[in-house]
Amino acid sequence: MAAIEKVKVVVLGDSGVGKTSLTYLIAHNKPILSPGWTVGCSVEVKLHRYKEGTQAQNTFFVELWDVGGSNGHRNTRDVFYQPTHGIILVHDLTNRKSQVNLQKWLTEILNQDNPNPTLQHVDVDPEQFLGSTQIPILVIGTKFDLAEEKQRKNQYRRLASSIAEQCGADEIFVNCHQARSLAPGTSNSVKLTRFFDKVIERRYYSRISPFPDKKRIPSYMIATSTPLSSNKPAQYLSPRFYHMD
Ligand SMILES: Nc1nc2c(ncn2[C@@H]2O[C@H](COP(=O)(O)OP(=O)(O)OP(=O)(O)O)[C@@H](O)[C@H]2O)c(=O)[nH]1
Repeated sequence: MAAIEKVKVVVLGDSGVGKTSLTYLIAHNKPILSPGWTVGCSVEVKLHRYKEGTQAQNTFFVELWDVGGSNGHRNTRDVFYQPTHGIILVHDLTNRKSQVNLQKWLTEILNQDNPNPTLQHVDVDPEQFLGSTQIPILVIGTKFDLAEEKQRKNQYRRLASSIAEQCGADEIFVNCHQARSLAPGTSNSVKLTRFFDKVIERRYYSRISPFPDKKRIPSYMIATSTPLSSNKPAQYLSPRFYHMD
């Protein structure tokens, strides 16, 4: 049996927006009971059927790299960014600042190889970013359950983020505590599937390579009981990664 190919999607956003809850929901189709604070990075793996139902149908592993959002780890995070085949930008729908900060997250991942650290603080034009890398992006707003409540009280006029608009990216809103947020057949699930298909297409069926595989993560930073290149079905993988400071 041929080895199953994989793509790597980096999940970015402020600390506490729900990245761990979201990646768990995507990978296991059920909510996580008590997400821990992510130190460094943790990885979930999802088995994805590319272009399901068509002649081009194929199976891929999608690695979801949930990168801890705390400011304290900013200087060491770039080791998790290479290679990157797709980006999920996560914001908390009850926290407007987390939406504004998505621009900074894009800047951080784009400037990872910048030799001049002062440029780390220059904002990135999302359109230029997309034009130069062709890397697929999906924007996800979490805590929709809480936001709906606030909306009812007219505390929010608009939930959609401007960065999704600027990037021409799809955006979905989820309640990470509810499996039906991403249930098959929903528009959220359709957009997520379309995003994964796009990531795989760019990685394996296009000549454009978003990021070359330049940096390797030193093995001392990784603890996992099953190698990610394993052929085992996703449920048998034990893909938790930890960054040892
Ligand atoms: N009500 C509600 N709570 C949520 C939702 N998503 C996440 N949470 C809660 O928000 C808190 C933070 O969630 P995490 O998934 O740990 O957030 P994170 O972005 O991974 O945080 P870091 O590890 O610090 O980067 C937890 O208490 C979650 O249960 C949601 O959709 N609705």
